[in-house]
Amino acid sequence: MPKLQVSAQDEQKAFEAEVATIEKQWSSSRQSHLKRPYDAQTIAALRNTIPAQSSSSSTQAVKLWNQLQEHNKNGTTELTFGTTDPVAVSQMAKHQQTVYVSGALCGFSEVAIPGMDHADYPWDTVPKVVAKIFKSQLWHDQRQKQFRLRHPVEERDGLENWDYLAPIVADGDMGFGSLTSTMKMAKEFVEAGVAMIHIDDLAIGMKKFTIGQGRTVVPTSEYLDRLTAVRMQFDIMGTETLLLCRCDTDHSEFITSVADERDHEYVLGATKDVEPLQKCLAQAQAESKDLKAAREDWKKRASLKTFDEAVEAVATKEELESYKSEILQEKFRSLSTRRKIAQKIVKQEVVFDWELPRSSMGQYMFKSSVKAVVERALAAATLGDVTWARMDSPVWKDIVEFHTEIRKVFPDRLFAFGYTGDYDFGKAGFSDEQVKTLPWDLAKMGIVWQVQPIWSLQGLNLVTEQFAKLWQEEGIAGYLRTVQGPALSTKPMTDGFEKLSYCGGYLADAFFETVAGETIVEKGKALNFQRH
Ligand SMILES: C[C@](O)(C(=O)O)[C@H](CC(=O)O)C(=O)O
Repeated sequence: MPKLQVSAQDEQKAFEAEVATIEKQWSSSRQSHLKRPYDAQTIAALRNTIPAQSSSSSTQAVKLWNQLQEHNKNGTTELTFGTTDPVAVSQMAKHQQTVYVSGALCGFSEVAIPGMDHADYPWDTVPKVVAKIFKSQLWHDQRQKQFRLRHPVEERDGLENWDYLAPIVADGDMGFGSLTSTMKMAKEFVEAGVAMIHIDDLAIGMKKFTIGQGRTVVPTSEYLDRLTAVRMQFDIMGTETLLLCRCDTDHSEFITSVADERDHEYVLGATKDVEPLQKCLAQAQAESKDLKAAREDWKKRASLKTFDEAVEAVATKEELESYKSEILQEKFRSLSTRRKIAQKIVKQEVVFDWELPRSSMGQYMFKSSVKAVVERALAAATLGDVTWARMDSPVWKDIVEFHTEIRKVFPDRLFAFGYTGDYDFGKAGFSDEQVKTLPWDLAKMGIVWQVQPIWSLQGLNLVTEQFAKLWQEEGIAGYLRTVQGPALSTKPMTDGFEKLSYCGGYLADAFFETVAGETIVEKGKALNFQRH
């Protein structure tokens, strides 16, 4: 293999030029809000000698960034929904600015073995779907442009001119493994042309929240490491790709470890002298008792509390006040510091053991709150561009509190919001009137990107089921009446196989004509375009 024909001096010059380019990009209006724990030199040394394949992703990211900034300025919002289908995406482009590729949907429709949204599909599943969708967007963009340019300028205003290149936002879940697999996933997303990905703080292999089996988050430090790994990969590629910091701490019940003292305030411990939960469950199992009931009974006997609640339960009013004021002198206090402060101030012994409630997989029990979510989101903010505090069900008071608290620190923060799963707004106390104006009320808080992630599941299933029934009952007559008829009579005609521009017939012709040496611009008149 030949050696690179570059002298060490030229290599150093190129390196320094790269460093200067990186520093310029980092100080641009698009990126100046970001803070990295590494410097430009480190990144420059991690780059390839030729540019990374990131230009499509960068272009789409800048487009999305500008769209979101514009919404933020105007108090408006982008409303999108999730799909994995390029055909659906081509129609979405007519009414919305972005497209969402949902992990949950990919797990149902894009894998060899489908399953519930446990993020247990191969790590490159979603990037591959993004690649498929982006390529389809490029194809629509190409065939529309070519079709327009076959027409004289004066005729083009009457022709379709959709922005098919709607930036794609995609689900990166928790990064699928170690930091290096998170980086590989981020790389695949960028090469696929994604505009923004979201990364969350859920524990790998423990994503069971959708069916209410208890959500497990990782320590704050691990969440930040994931985001940093993605940011680093983006920087290595020199891409503008946006990072959406999703936080799933709301209503989480477990945390994998207590390695980070920022989480200690929220970890639950037994405040009574009880046997470990696992021992209790093993015994219940041996005696063929109901494990769920045994667990609930243990929780009651253990009188689970956070350490501060345990202090509150035994301290006098004065003791509690001085305990709280000393705790508040620093932002984060570890459990051992809390214990020391309590020992000094509170006469009664504070019984608290967070080992006793640990699960069979070692998780600690966690008591979430809006404050806990705010702290995580604030810690993550400068690594990413947009924030999303995912909720299982919508709680208006919490939504307002979360976004208000973040904006106190980052007044221009952009937010995302997911109308996750099957939100029951009525049950959550929303009036019909509130639901009607919800997207635009959320927009006023800076929630500039809103998504119904699983439309394909509920929406397409509904339409398909209805049509399947009709098809059996009425056959082709039902199809003509409910599908083909309306599709052909809509002005402009709804896209379908008959519409040659949409199907790429003219584009294919253009390829043939070009190979044959023909000029293909402004030839519209020569062809039969009346169908459009
Ligand atoms: C957005 C989401 O990650 C998805 O995979 O689409 C899910 C969707 C859902 O559960 O409805 C989510 O975690 O919100």
